[in-house]
This record gives sequence, C-alpha cells and structure tokens, in this order.
Amino acid sequence: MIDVQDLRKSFVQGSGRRKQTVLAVDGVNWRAEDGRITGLLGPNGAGKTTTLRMVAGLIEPDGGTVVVDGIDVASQPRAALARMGVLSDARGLYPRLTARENVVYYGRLHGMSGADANRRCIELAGLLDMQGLLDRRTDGFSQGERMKTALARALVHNPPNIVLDEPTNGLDVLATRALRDTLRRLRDETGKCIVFSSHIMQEVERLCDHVVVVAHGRTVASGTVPGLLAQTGQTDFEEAFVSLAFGAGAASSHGVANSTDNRMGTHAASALKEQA
Ligand SMILES: Nc1ncnc2c1ncn2[C@@H]1O[C@H](COP(=O)(O)OP(=O)(O)OP(=O)(O)O)[C@@H](O)[C@H]1O
Repeated sequence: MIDVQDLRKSFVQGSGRRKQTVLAVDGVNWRAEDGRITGLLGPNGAGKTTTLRMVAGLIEPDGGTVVVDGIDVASQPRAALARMGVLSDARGLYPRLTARENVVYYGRLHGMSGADANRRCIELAGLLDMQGLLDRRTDGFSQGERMKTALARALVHNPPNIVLDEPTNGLDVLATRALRDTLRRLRDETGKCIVFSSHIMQEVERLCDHVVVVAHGRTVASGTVPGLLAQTGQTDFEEAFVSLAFGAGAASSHGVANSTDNRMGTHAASALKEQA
C-alpha cells in the first residue's frame, strides 16, 4: 500500500532577476491499496511525474509524506524502495547489455543471487511475452520492447508495489493492450498495489479500480469511475474529467485543449504569472 499525504514540491529556475519558482505539486493526497490499480489522471503539467518521482525517492519533497507498506520513504528510503518497482519516464536501459543482462543486473543490485535473478528474469519474460528479446542488446529496441524490458527490470525483485509513470507512452495498440493485461494479471494473481499515471482517460477508465484526479498540483477528486461520473453528473468520463480538472464550466467547451494555460499546465501557468 502507498499512502501519500500533503506532498509538495517547487522548482526554482534561473537566477537573479530571471529567477522563477514553479509550484509543481501543491498538496497531493492519495492512497493506493493492495490488489487494486490506482490511476493518477491529470492534464499536462498537473504534477503527476513530479509526484511519482517523490514516491520513488528520486527527488526530495519540500513537504508531506510518502509511506510504503508502513515505511516512510524519507527516513527509510532503502527499505521503502525494496518494496517498490518503479518504471520512470526515462526508461534508462544499458544499451550495450542484453535485455536479460539489464534485468539480472537490477536483480543483483537488489541483493538477489545470480541464479534467482536469472530464474525470475525467465519467469517475467513469459509474463511479458518477451522471450525472443532476452538475448538481444537493447540498443535498437523499439519503444514497446524497451518498455517490456524496463518493466521486467522494475519487477525483478518481485516488489509488492508497482509505480509506473505514463507506461503506455509510445506504445502501439497491441503493446498497450498487452501491458493492460499484464497489469490486470499482476493485480489479480498476486494482489499487487499498482499505481500508474496517465493523461489518457480511456486508458484509466478501462483499467483503474480507483482514480485520483490531479490538477494544479493538487488532488481535486478521487473515487471509482462510476463514482466520479455520479459526482459530476456526467455520463461520459471525458466530460467528468474535464469538469473535475478544469472546472464545471469547461465541460463540453471546445478550445480547452488549445488554451495556453492547458498546454503549459494550468497550475504552472498561474504560478509563473504570479511570479511575473
Ligand atoms: N525539474 C524541473 N524544473 C522546473 N520545472 C519543473 C521540473 N519538473 C517539473 N517541472 C514543472 O512542474 C510542473 C509539473 O510537471 P510534471 O512533469 O510533474 O507534470 P505531469 O502531470 O507529469 O505532466 P505531463 O502529463 O505533461 O507529463 C510542470 O509545469 C513542469 O514544467
């Protein structure tokens, strides 16, 4: 289980008179339960990646807490990370190593024996349908092949919690479906706690048991898809999302997707305006 309370993060860019502060995450709260797929849904710049980077201990929050299976990430990062498999936005594979070597190397870093890491790598290759890739060097891999390898690497130590930042970015329809099936199997067969971020509502609607809507760096709503539809009085999830993320007046209004604020992320845009 992953529990995020009042998480905050600002970034300072430039210096002197050109210094700007971007408030990326401004009090995000959510809980991802075991045996459930939790989706972090938000427009561009809403703060999803920054939140997940703090969850994974990759950047330090300015405030708030992340607790993984009762372990505080800030005070016990190693113990917390051992219980998490993280697929970040940068897939970061070693290009000179084969897929198998990439996966086994990570297993060794997590303290597994070579034999155990190899066994687990073969098991994951079956689950992710990537047996044919195992002994190829990863340079030249397609997006989908990279994603599978990175996912196998994130899962090698069999963590109870899985954190995926926009895992379907760059994947075609078949690879996306395969990933969806894999996540469902991991949930149903092993009861894992799965969190993933996306700005694609159809993906979240199809897959998630619980949805956290993030906008302006804050949690603006959370619940099941039917619950969020009921809360907004909408029958279409895209309309529900737009009204939750941009305000009731924005639902059904064309031009939302083209507004300058939306391209930047509404929150970052207003933060920058405040600085000006
Ligand atoms: N290292 C950084 N330095 C400065 N600003 C940053 C940095 N990282 C993120 N930001 C800003 O913080 C805000 C939130 O970014 P973040 O990447 O978390 O959003 P996101 O919800 O993941 O967006 P997207 O769906 O577009 O990937 C954005 O305005 C972004 O420009």
